Amino acid sequence: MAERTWSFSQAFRSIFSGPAIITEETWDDLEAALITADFGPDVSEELLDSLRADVERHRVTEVKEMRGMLRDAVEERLAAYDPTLRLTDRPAVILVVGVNGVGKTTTIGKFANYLKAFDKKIVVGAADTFRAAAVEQLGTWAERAGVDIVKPQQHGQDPAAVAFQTVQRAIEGGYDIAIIDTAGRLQTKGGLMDELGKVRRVIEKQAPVAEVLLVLDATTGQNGLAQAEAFIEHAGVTGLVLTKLDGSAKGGFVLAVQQRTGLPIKLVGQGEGIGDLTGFTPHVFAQQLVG
Ligand SMILES: Nc1nc2c(ncn2[C@@H]2O[C@H](COP(=O)(O)OP(=O)(O)OP(=O)(O)O)[C@@H](O)[C@H]2O)c(=O)[nH]1
Repeated sequence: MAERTWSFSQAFRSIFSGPAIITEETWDDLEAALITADFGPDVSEELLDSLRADVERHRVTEVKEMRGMLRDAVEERLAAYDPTLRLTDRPAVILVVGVNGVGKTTTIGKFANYLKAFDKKIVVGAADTFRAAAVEQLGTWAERAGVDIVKPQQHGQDPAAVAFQTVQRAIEGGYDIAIIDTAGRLQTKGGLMDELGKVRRVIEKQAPVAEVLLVLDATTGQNGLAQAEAFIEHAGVTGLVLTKLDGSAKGGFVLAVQQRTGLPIKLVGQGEGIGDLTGFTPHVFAQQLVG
């Protein structure tokens, strides 16, 4: 498997290529590597403590064996959250939210394309009516993915109206999934939540909201999470999408973000191409991360 830039194995490899036997230095290097990979101080400490305890209990002396134990520990923690997307409603309405520039529109394009492979009939809604370019951008992605789109009838139309029309189209046209893009501008908490609340209420007149996906940019790590706090507190988020993992050495953020928010990661974006989005599989991710 190709080496990922976010992979922690780079940092771990220098430990691994050193002495084969665990020394105090191994632990110091491991701690530094965990912090570099943005596992965050809390998760790093927990991982180190439990790993140390396991290493002592099983009288492990080899770095190689310790690496396997670390991989298992990371996988176990990643798997504590259920990454399954709830798409059984017909239509399954998905709201995509997040601060600006994190990759919402791109994610919707990639996600629509991904779902098409499962023979789903999909419509996307351009409820980011604030930025004209955002509507065009979603239009381009919809075309690429070969899915239908509902656009605002005029510039600056109420986002809730576009969301309503999207769901209406989904119901009347027998679509499986409606994915709705929302504005990403940083607003006061009140304004943002009023707008999202209205979008939600209007949708729910016709169909339940199946998923509210919060998109987070992995390159901003813990900072980005602070910016997104209002969404987590008030928007009824059901899952996270991590984007730009290709441009980040911070793969450890994946674990930190789940533990800090208590929310599962459901999708992972690793590039700007239409195929660069995958579901989240703890086993595979732990393997790629730790090596
Ligand atoms: N490398 C990389 N770039 C990405 C990824 N996802 C999105 N991008 C890029 O990030 C930039 C912003 O993406 P958008 O989809 O426009 O972000 P947005 O959240 O919809 O932005 P607003 O509508 O302004 O809130 C674009 O240049 C994308 O190509 C990813 O997984 N990897």
